[in-house]
Amino acid sequence: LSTPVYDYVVVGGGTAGLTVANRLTEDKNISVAVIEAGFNAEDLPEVFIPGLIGTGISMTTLDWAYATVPQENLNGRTLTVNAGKALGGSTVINSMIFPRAEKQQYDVWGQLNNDSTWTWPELLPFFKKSEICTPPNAFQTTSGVRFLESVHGFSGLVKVGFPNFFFQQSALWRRATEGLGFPASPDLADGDPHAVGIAPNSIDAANNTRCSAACAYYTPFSGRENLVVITNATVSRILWANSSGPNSELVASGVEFLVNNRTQTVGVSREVILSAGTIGSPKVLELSGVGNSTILRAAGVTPVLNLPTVGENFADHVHSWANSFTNITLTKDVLLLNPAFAAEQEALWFKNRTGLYSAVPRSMGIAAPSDVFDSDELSTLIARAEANLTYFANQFSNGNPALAKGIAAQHEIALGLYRKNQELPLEINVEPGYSGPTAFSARPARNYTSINSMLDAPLSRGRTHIVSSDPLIPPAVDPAYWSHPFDIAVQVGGIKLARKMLVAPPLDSIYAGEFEPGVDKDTDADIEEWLRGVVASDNHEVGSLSMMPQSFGGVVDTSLKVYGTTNVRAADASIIPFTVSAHLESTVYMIGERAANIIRGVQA
Ligand SMILES: Cc1cc2nc3c(=O)[nH]c(=O)nc-3n(C[C@H](O)[C@H](O)[C@H](O)COP(=O)(O)OP(=O)(O)OC[C@H]3O[C@@H](n4cnc5c(N)ncnc54)[C@H](O)[C@@H]3O)c2cc1C
Repeated sequence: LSTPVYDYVVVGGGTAGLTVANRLTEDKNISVAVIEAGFNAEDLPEVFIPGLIGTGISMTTLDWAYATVPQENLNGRTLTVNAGKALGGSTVINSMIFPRAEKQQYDVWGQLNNDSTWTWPELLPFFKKSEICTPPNAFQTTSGVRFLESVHGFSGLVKVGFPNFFFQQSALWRRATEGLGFPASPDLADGDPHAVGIAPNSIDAANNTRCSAACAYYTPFSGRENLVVITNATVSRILWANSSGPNSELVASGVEFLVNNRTQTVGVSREVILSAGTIGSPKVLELSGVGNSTILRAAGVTPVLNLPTVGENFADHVHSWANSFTNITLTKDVLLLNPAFAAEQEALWFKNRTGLYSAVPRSMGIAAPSDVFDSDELSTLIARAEANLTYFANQFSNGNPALAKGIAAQHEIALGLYRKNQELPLEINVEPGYSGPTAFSARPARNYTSINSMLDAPLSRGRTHIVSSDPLIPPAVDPAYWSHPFDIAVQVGGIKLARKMLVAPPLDSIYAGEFEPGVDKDTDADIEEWLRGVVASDNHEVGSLSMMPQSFGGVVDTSLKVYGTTNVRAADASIIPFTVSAHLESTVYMIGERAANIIRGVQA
C-alpha cells in the first residue's frame, strides 16, 4: 500500500488543531489530515451536558492526566495537570468559561517579539472570527449579564452564550465585590477584565449543550472530502526528508503514528502543524529529534537539531479556594447530597434543556495588585523581585543563556505592569457550592459558598521533557510551581481577598462560618503552609514552544514556524510566551484562527 500524502498534517485534533484544519480545508484544493490520539466523544452525556462539567476529568479515556514530578515548593506533592484526550482536545472536558484576558498582557507577546501584529488590537479580529455569539436575552440581562456587541463575533463557529439560570450567590457576590471597589464589567471579553461580571460560556444557547472544538470546527464539516481525521492515533514523530532546506534547515516529509501499537505513516507535501497542546507538542518535537540534545540522548532519542529551549518556559495557573458554610438551601451541593433531586434535574435537561444541568453560571473577576496588596507591600515585593531578577531568570532557564534573557525580559515587563497596577495577577470567582481540596465523603454534608482564587500571572517557569523514546511514556512535567516568591505572596493575598469577599455585604447575609482554610489559619504563614499542601493546577499550561526571538530562547517565530525547520509550525497554547490572566480557550481559538491565516498567507 502506498503512503497517503496530504498538503498539511495537523498533529492533535484539539482546540487549535481543529481550528487550523477547518480553515485550511475551506479551500477545496487543500488536503489536510488531522491525527488525534483520542476518540470522538461528542455523543457522551458527560461531554455534551453542561452541568456535568468535571466528570470528564474523572474519565481516564478522556484525560491525559499528566502527573507532575514531585513539586519541591508544594511539600513534594505530585499534582495532576489535566488535558483533554479526544477530538476537540481540552474543550471536551473543560469548564466552558469563555472570557478574554487583559489587553496589556496580549501586548506583551508583541513587545517580546517586536511585532505589533501580536497585540490586542490586531488579535481582536481573530477572537471575533472564532465565535458565533448569542447575545443575552431579557432574562439574562435582568439577571446581570452585561454585553458589548462591538467586541463579539456573530459569524464564527464556536457557539458562545450565557447561562439560563443563576444561583443566588452569584448576584450577592458581585454586589459584595463591587462594594470592595471592583468595577462592574461592561463585558468580560472586552480586554479590560479588572472588574466583575458574568462570564460567557462556550455553549450552544439554542439547546444548552457544550460547544467543543469538535462541535464547532469538525462535526458540521465532517463531510469535507479534503479533511481526513484519524482518531485513536498517537503521533510518535515527525519524519524528516533526507535533503534539507535552503539554510540546511530540516524539512518534514511525513508523520509517524501508532494505532493499536502498529506504526503507520502519512506523507506531507507542505507543512506539519503541531497542535498537541503545551505538553503534547514539545513531546512530539523531542521524539522527532528536535530539542536539547543532552535531554534527547538521555531519553534514547538521536538528536537531529539542537533547539535547547523546546519544553522550557512552561507556566501554569495555580488554583486555590476559600469556602464557607451557607444558610441558603439551593446550591450545587444539593445535587450531591440529594441523588433524587439530581435525577430530577437531569431529567429536566433531557426534557426541555432546563434545570441545574443546563448551564455553568459563573460570576467572576480579575483582581489588580491594588486589590491584593497595600502600596507599601506591593512596592517591597516589586523591589525584591527586581533586585533578584537575574538570579531567577538564570534559575528558570535550565542553563540556557538566551532563555535567561527572555525570562528576564518577561519579568521586567511584568514588574513594570505591576508598578502601573496593570499586571492582573489573580482570578477570583464564586462557586455556588463546595469548591476546595476535601473529598465529598470527608467534608461536612452541608451547603457551601466558595471563592476560587487563581494565581493567573505566575513569574515561576518550569519545563516538560521526554524521558523515553517510547511515545506511549508520558513526559516529565515540572511546572516548578511557586518557585518565585512573588507567586506565593500573590496566592496568599488571594485567599485573604476571598475571605474578605465571603463576609462582605450582602454576601455576609448567607455566611454561616468559614470551613477552609479554617479559622485557625490566621497569619500569612499559616495560610501559606496550608496552601502548600492543597493548591492544584488550573490546567492552563502554556509556553513550552514559546513564540520569542531566538535571542530570547524562543522555539517558534512570529509566523509560528519552529526555528531550524522549513515547514513545521506550532499552533496551540504552547506558543504563548507570557501567560495571560484568563481561562485560555478563547485565546487558543484566536491562535488557531491566526495560524490558519498565516499559513494561507492572508490577512484577517
Ligand atoms: C479540566 C480543564 C478545565 C478547563 N477549563 C477551562 C475553562 O473553563 N475555560 C477556558 O477557557 N479554558 C479552560 N481550560 C483550558 C483550555 O481548555 C485549554 O487551555 C485549551 O483548550 C488548550 O488548547 P490546545 O489546542 O493547546 O490543546 P488541546 O485542546 O488540549 O489539544 C491537544 C490535542 O492533541 C492531542 N494529542 C496530544 N498528544 C498527541 C499525540 N502524540 N498524537 C496525537 N494527538 C495528540 C490531544 O489528545 C488533544 O486532543 C481547561 C482545561 C482543562 C483540562
